[in-house]
Amino acid sequence: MSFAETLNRAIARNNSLLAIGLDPNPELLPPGTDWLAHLQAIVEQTYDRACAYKLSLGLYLAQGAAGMDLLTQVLAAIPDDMPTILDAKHGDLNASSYVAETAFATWGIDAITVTPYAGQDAIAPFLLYSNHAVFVLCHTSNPTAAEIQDYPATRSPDIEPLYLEVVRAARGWGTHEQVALEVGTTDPAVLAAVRSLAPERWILVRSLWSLADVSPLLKAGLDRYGSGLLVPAPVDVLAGPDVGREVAALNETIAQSRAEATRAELRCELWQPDVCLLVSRPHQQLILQLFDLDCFLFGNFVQASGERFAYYIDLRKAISNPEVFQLMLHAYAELLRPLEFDRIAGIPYGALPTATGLSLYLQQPMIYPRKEVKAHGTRRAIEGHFLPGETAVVVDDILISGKSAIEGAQKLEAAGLKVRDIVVFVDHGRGVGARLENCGYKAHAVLTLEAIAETLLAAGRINADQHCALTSEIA
Ligand SMILES: O=P(O)(O)OC[C@H]1O[C@H](OP(=O)(O)OP(=O)(O)O)[C@H](O)[C@@H]1O
Ligand SMILES: O=C(O)c1cc(=O)[nH]c(=O)[nH]1
Repeated sequence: MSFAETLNRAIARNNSLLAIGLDPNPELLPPGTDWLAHLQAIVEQTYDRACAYKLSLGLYLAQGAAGMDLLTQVLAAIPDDMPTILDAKHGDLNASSYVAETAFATWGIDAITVTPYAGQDAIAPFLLYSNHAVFVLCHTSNPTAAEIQDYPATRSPDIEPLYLEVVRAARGWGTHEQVALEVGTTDPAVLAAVRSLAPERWILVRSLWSLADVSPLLKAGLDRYGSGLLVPAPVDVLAGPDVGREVAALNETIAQSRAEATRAELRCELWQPDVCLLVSRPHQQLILQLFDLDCFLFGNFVQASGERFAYYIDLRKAISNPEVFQLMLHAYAELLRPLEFDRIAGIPYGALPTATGLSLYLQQPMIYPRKEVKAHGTRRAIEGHFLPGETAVVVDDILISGKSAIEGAQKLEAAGLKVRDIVVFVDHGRGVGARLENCGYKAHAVLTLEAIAETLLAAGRINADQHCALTSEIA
């Protein structure tokens, strides 16, 4: 089960957003006990009142080899259905693969905190473990950190602070299930700014020394479903004599604020005239994941046809996320299964990885028409083996004018193959299906641009202008 699923289940099971720290902090060991007994007792008393456990690697490392033993023993004491977060603030590119393997594969930790300054390269090895997650450090409450994280707003108040740029970058590094954010603050405005830029991400809040008035922070940081936030239990509560009772009281306080925030939010949503909760949106998760990978871009883009649109759909990014790419391949495969064909022909370059994946998944041979014939070697126009008279199904990523798919199909036909069907992930609409039909081909698409636009708007990922950019003049 993925980190996100385990976390969602724990939140629902215990009606809790509390992340409990399990740390051998030398200042906080109650007299007359040892670390293992103390931390095990916290687990026993909070297991049905929390949604996650967080372990600070530095405090275990500080105890040397004994600390490493303690870490594995504490992890063993945590039930499997409770997600674990290793607070490592990892940021060393050279060690990322090894740390990911040890944390995720050896220790069985579910998520890890990382620093953003070594960029996506340093995060990527963690994301290869598709059931695990990273929390990217965006903001801390250390007073001197303002010099860096608030730059250049410290000097030019009109310019956005760096920590918000970190949020933007992190959203491009992976899906919302794999890339979450860590925000240390007691200032609701900071949390609100992060939440408005990242409505779909998990946020791990830090630096709450008291939950006396946690309500404004919850209001600022909860997502639109009243979730999406992990709230730490203050450390003095965990060192106190009655951890279970105090954590239960904290949980109650948070649950109340959460219920109030959710009620307020729901009231607005239910009154929106164009929201129908019963509408089922096929491939909704996949569309949202592609959005989170920045596959839907807004601006002013020249298309292959020379036209200019206010958006660009870049499905090529999906190949770098195996989990999302696999979901795309499954969706393509559903369209291909009922069709009759002997070869799968990918249109270069965008659809070559797709055709390769489908060929392996469906166990059907692949070929491809070259973009340009080389002046050396075999000078083939079509790569791969085929027999004249066989049928090829054309696979492309997107139909805009249809030119690439039609030209590819015609090259295959010129080599003696038959082509009936062209299967794409996105049909841009605006008459391209009819254009293919005029050339004797039938278009099949996993998604229309309209379905993408509706799903993104309903999920709050795009605004009305962006929706309009995607849908205007759709025929
Ligand atoms: O329907 P159309 O107007 O032809 O546009 C769609 C085509 O454009 C893109 O390819 P592009 O030419 O950008 O090349 P690439 O796949 O090699 O990146 C895309 O991969 C489609 O093949
Ligand atoms: O070249 C284009 O027209 C084009 C390609 C692509 O992948 N996405 C898109 O929106 N347009």
